[in-house]
Amino acid sequence: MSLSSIIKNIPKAELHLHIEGSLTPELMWRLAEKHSVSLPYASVEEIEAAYNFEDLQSFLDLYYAGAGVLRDEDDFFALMWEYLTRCHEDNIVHTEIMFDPQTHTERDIGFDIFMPGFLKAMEKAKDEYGISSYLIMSFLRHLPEDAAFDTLSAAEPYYEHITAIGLDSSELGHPPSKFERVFKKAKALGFKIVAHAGEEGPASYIWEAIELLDVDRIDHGVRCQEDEALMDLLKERQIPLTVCPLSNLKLCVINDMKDHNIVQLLDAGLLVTVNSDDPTYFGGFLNDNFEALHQSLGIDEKTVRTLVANSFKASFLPQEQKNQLVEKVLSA
Ligand code: HPA
Ligand SMILES: [Zn+2]
Repeated sequence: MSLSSIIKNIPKAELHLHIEGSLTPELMWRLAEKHSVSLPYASVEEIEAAYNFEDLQSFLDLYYAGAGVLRDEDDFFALMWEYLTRCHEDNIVHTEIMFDPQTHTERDIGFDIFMPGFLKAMEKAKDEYGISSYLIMSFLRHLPEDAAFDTLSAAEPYYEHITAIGLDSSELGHPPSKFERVFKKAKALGFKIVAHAGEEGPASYIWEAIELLDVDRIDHGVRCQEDEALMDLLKERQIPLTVCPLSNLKLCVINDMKDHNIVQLLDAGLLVTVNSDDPTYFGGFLNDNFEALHQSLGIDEKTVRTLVANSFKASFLPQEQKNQLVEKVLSA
């Protein structure tokens, strides 16, 4: 079997995916028409052509604008259902999905609109595709910590449906320390914790995420290599990194996929996983990310299996289920 077929057919997990970043230009167009929202584009092709980013901020400006077409429960259902249908086609059997409530509550669209839409699609995917999915509620770090506290309170009726709390948006100038108190509360409430750190920000932000937020995983984390002591800690504690290769390329964290350090991180003994981040904005879903690593870095079947096994190891699934899935991937 070719490596492309192995990549496609192997059952895998995705751990770093922003649901608002899976909005296709076609759905954006359809919802803009439905709600008479004016977009600064004349066609679906023009939307796609606009996806030329210089850095994280230039992407986020478009990403938040694009999310403006999501207005009612059916829209959030359609968004989630399209992503989970793609998971089914790509053999993603488990996914841990981030959503940004503040992107919607700032537009007066509340939890009672987006949560039922998300949850209905997730239940349908469990029934029809056998896909399990968890939700990670992420705070926007460019907003104040008080706003994160308000978001945590507003989510209370839905706590049973949320597995983890995360931190995303503009990294530079907004270190994890800004959110130490709200994450302490989230931890006390029993949530798992993740945070974007070391994507554009320095290694010190990864230290802060570990020491101040007590994270279970680091999202991105590719700049950890700048600090040897940090590399030692990540290895010793096997703190997972959810790496997103096409995202790093598109946001100019790297200049060429051949320069990506994912294989070096893996060889250094870190628990590294592959993820798509914002697939419709960055030019590829999960299997495309594996394919890009194969094309540019020459990763082989053994490395693909290790990375996929890591996706289950680093997940928040129950331990016994993780063990079974890891065994299945490595023994084939
Ligand atoms: O890659 C990302 N980094 C930070 N915030 C984000 N929000 C969506 N995607 C990202
Ligand atoms: Zn991300």
